[in-house]
Amino acid sequence: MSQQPRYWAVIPAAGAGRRFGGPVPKQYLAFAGRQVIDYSLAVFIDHPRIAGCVLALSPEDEWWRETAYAAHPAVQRVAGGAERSDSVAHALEALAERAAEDDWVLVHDAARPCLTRLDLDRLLEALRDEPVGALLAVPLHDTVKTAEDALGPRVEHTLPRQQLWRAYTPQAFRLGQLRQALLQCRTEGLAITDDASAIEQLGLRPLLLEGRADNIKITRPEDLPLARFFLEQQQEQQLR
Ligand SMILES: Nc1ccn([C@@H]2O[C@H](COP(=O)(O)OP(=O)(O)OP(=O)(O)O)[C@@H](O)[C@H]2O)c(=O)n1
Ligand SMILES: C[C@](O)(CO)[C@H](O)COP(=O)(O)O
Repeated sequence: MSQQPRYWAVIPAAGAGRRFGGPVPKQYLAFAGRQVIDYSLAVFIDHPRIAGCVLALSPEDEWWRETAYAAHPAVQRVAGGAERSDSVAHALEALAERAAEDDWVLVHDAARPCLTRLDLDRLLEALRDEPVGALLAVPLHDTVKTAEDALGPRVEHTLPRQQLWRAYTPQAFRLGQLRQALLQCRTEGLAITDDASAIEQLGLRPLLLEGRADNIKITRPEDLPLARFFLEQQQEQQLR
């Protein structure tokens, strides 16, 4: 009888946080008594169905050793790459040495510290009978315009909002398939900003699983106090 697939977390944390600014990458900023990265990791490390975590860090990273999980046995570290997709690919190569091709990999940004246990449980449940893979996402509630660069920021089109979702993380796919998809994108010189895009290039359609809108990515300075507020709300509602 084939072995049940295991579930692994891959945490890309090798970014420089240029849009945020400052000397310290945003994943290492003080956050609710710990650091941003500690919360992004904890939800996986504390989950009984997550077999382990692979963390992609910048080769110049000088902050990781000061974090709460620096010596945690469940966290394997690899060197990140120039782009987020390279960091994920490096983590998958390391994971392939101890995981099965059909194991599930949940890729989650270190810059998203507000993922709740409930949303992670829902994603794991959705994977039970899922043939392709799934990502947490939120339907868009703003109207979206496109603009032709040549015309400057003037409206070109308004997109039909009913079809638009904000892709979040975790994004969950089979280890073997995601490795193959990322390699194909790299070979074709295709720049991608999330893991689902690589799977889509294989002609597959991942499941969009509606999650909490407060699972935000800390990208710009104004995101940090917002994320702190969301975390406090989650703690008050005992969602963590
Ligand atoms: N070469 C990279 C770039 C990004 N990331 C990670 O991917 C996640 C999402 O990326 P983003 O929010 O863009 O982070 P940064 O690249 O640090 O931000 P910026 O683009 O503003 O520099 C973050 O956890 C970041 O650390 C990574 O592991 N390797
Ligand atoms: C993966 C992601 O968080 C999904 O929304 C997003 O694409 C990351 O983009 P970034 O520019 O690397 O932050």
